[in-house]
Order: sequence, then structure tokens, then C-alpha cells
Amino acid sequence: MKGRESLSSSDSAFADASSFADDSATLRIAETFASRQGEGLLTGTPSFFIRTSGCNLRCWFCDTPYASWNPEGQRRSIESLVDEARTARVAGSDEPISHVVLTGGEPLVAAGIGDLADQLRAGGFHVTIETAGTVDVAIGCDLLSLSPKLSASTPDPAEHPGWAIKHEQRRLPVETMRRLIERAPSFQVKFVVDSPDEFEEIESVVKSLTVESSAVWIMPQGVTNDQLDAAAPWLRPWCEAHGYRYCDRMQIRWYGNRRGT
Ligand SMILES: C[S@@+](CC[C@H](N)C(=O)[O-])C[C@H]1O[C@@H](n2cnc3c(N)ncnc32)[C@H](O)[C@@H]1O
Ligand SMILES: Nc1nc2[nH]cc(C(=O)O)c2c(=O)[nH]1
Ligand code: SF4
Ligand SMILES: [Mg+2]
Repeated sequence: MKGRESLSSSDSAFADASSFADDSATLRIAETFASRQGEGLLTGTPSFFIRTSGCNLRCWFCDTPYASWNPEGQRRSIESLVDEARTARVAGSDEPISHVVLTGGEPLVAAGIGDLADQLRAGGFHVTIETAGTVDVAIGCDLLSLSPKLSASTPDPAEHPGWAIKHEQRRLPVETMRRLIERAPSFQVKFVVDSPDEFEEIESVVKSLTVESSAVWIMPQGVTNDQLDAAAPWLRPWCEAHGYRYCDRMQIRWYGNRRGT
């Protein structure tokens, strides 16, 4: 859907978040793993990742289709997730992990995510939330990692007519994103870019979110070193010229595109 008006999504379009809210004592989890944060401000930090299953968007490029397009995983209790975070270790290290990343799928549509974040923080963990920011949920965290979805993320309308419409309606509720940012003690805004055609749209979204360019990270779309390397020559100079931070995807460099890393 490249070329469509960038701020066309309606703030009221997200009507069925409650369809995910069937049982808040347990959450459907696609995977948990200990790794290093591969993206953004905390790159390199040993972290325990909790990936909820289910998403209200359908980006064509989603690198975790097992948590969005074809959601997998069993329900887990909050207690078992907090216990696992306490005992988790990054491979080759005996050190306890102090940082937890709540990601997905879309963690903000998982009922119980607020309680999970609260209990992790009460246990002394630093909590990052990786979110596309389409749902207004008051959730306690230490870092909001907001990844607004651009028009080029929309799936092919010929292949996925229903999802193309829903995705387009839901992907960019600017007022909701502003509220998420205002509530968070710290934040980063992380865009995924597939082509230079998206530059103008990014500037328009940054302007409407009224965030400083130094809080903006730009990540190439891609799940291989070759894809990341192909984007760097056109993307890095543009980031530098605009005061944005170029964001590599270090987990791909370190581990390859492997599930659980
Ligand atoms: C799988 S998403 C889950 C969290 C949330 N649904 C979101 O999109 O922010 C985690 C991060 O991966 C990014 N991402 C997903 N697929 C990608 C791809 N093919 N290339 C680059 N980044 C990607 C998202 O933009 C987000 O920053
Ligand atoms: N190592 C590593 N870092 C990440 N940062 C954000 C991730 C995510 O999928 O949300 C992610 C991930 O999947 N792995
Ligand atoms: S919003 Fe995140 S999890 Fe959902 S489809 Fe897009 S990249 Fe995947
Ligand atoms: Mg990832």
C-alpha cells in the first residue's frame, strides 16, 4: 500500500482488543529465551525475552509469524514467567539477568500483560515493552520501544483483503501513541524501513508524534546479513543527515535469523 496517505488510520479503529482478553491470569506465550538485546538503546544488554502470541496487525514482513500470522504457544501463568526470568541465564554466563523484554506478537493486546509487567518490576527487573503502539493500555514499564508501522507494512490486499483493511485502519493511531509515550519513563521510536520511498512518511510521523530526532531509531527491514548490508549504504547517510539513529539488528549478526535468539 505504498503511496497512501501516511496518517490515514483512525484512532477509533481498534474496536476488538477485548477479543484477546479472555483470561488475564495466564498469557499465551509463543516463546521465552535468554539473549542479548539486538536493537536500539539497550543493544548488547543481557535480557530475558517473553514473546506473547497474537497480534492485531499483519505486517507483510513480520519476522515472527508464529506470533502473528500463525500464532503458536501455550498459556503460561504470570508466576511461572517471573520464576523463569529469575533463573534464566544467557548462554555461557552464570550471571542473573536484570532486564526483561516483553514482545510479541503484540504484547499490548495480551490480557494480563500489565500484571506481568508489574510483577516483573516488583521483582526488580527492568522491563522494556516492544510494541507497535496501536492500543491505549496503561502499563508500567521502564522503556517503551515503540515501532509505528508505515503504510508499506500493509499486507497485499489481493492476498489478504480483510487483513489489509484492518491493518491499514489500525496501524497508526497517533493520539494513542502520544499517550503511551507520555506515560512511559523513557522511550525510543523505532521504524522499520524497506525502501527510500518511505523517508517522507517517516518525517511526517515523527512530526505528528512530536518526538526529538535523537529518540528515533531507523532499522532496515530484513532478516539476513545481506539484507541489512544492502540497506546500510542508502539508509545510514539519510539517518545521519536527519539526526536519527541508524539501528542495526545485532541479533541477526550474532545468531542468524534463529527462533529463540
Ligand atoms: C516482531 S515485533 C513485536 C512487537 C510489536 N508487534 C512491534 O511490531 O513492535 C518486534 C520488532 O521487530 C520489528 N520487525 C519485525 N519484522 C521485521 C523485519 N522483517 N525487519 C526488521 N524489523 C522487523 C518490529 O518492527 C519490532 O520493532
Ligand atoms: N536479540 C533480540 N533482540 C530483540 N530486540 C527486539 C526483539 C523483538 O523481537 O522484539 C528482539 C529479538 O527477537 N531478539
Ligand atoms: S505489529 Fe509486530 S508482531 Fe504484529 S505483524 Fe507487525 S511486526 Fe509482526
Ligand atoms: Mg525480533
